[in-house]
Amino acid sequence: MVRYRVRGGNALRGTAFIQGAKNAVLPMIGAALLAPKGRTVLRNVPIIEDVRRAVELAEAIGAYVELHESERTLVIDASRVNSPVLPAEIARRFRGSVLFTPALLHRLGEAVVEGVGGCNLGSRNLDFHYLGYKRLGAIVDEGETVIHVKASGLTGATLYLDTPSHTGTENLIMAAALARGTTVIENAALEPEVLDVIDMLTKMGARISGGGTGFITVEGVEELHAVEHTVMPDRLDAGVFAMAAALTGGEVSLVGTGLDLGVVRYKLEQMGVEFHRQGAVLHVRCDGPLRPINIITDTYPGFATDLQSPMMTVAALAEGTSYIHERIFDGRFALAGELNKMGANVEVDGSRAVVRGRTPLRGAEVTAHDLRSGIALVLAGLAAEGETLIDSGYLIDRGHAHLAARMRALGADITREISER
Ligand SMILES: CC(=O)N[C@H]1[C@@H](OP(=O)(O)OP(=O)(O)OC[C@H]2O[C@@H](n3ccc(=O)[nH]c3=O)[C@H](O)[C@@H]2O)O[C@H](CO)[C@@H](O)[C@@H]1O
Ligand SMILES: C=C(OP(=O)(O)O)C(=O)O
Repeated sequence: MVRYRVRGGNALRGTAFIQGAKNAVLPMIGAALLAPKGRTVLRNVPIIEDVRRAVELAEAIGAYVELHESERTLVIDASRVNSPVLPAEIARRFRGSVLFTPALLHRLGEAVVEGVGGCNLGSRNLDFHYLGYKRLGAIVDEGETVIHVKASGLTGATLYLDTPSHTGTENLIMAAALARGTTVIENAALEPEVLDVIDMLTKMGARISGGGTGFITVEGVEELHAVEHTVMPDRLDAGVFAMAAALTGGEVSLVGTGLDLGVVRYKLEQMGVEFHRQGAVLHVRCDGPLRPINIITDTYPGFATDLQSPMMTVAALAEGTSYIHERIFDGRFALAGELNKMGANVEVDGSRAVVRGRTPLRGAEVTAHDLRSGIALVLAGLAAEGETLIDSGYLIDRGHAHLAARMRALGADITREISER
């Protein structure tokens, strides 16, 4: 068991190195498996548990993978992919496992999905993925626990997503990339990570247009080839470090190429946090009291649901009442109870939360219910009086690389411990 121990009170100061994006690297590993020969090289890979699981899963289906941790580089040779089974014991540990299906369909004509994991956030349906595969000509047999998808070649079609699913869009683009003819995906996701995946697929030889417009057209090609690609920076990791600077009254320079925090920056600015860009470096500082805020989560370019929990912690430290409306997931407020144990005053009513600040936070033993509630509790610990112990640290490690070391470099008192239980 991994847990984090945080002693609050230190203002964070210095330079934070932002990792590569979890939600871009996972579909890119799935994309690398589409190339039947050669070696794909991915750079700026975050060394997180989800990447380790993706490596294990790729190896389980026959790929050869090298993870060079200190170089943050992955080398993937998918020429020997030979098993269509995504085994439950690996696939159920992360959401990104769902992104292996298109490669298996194209390379082996079938995929056996024994389970898909990911954060526990309420309903997390996959119907758009499977309905999309069916429209492209696949046969989908949805058993109680195992899903079997078969296809002897896919054919382009017009697909419509009821909501712009992030991994759904990525999967259907990958499925369409090697299908016969043209596929149109309407109401496609606009997230920057999706665009980065489209960039990589385009380098591989895919013909994709309309990325970022919501209407994506894919002209199927015969084959895709192995390429080198650098993963974009993780805007969620960057947002967390900006918030850590803000709620400790510190000053941090965020280093990560082309970083754009979008609406998160504007919301933090409304709260009194100052941002200043100097070329590729974004400086964040806060030395006054934080003002309350209203946020409504939405798909890009709206406020990212993955930063809703960390923002709840910031709101608990603001002078006044903040309002949060969660519109993407129906079970993403598990943090509230844990924050309240630390002295916060958060009231949840369905998809809305009211955060009454500022209440002094005090250290406590708290539970991370998912990745983002985990990192939100680390943030709370940084601002709390005394010591905070956060279990299970594995969930935090799913998405943040070398978190304790990176925060200690900024002056935080935080350790990552392996406990017996
Ligand atoms: C690995 C990865 O990239 N994970 C991200 C991805 O998850 P993920 O791709 O799973 O999230 P989606 O965008 O698919 O899901 C958003 C919402 O749409 C619903 N839905 C989705 C697909 C579907 O077939 N049917 C359906 O009803 C879900 O139940 C959920 O309520 O986007 C989420 C929303 O930005 C982020 O929180 C996750 O960090
Ligand atoms: C919900 C998240 O991840 P996943 O989709 O991988 O569970 C997240 O990153 O906050």
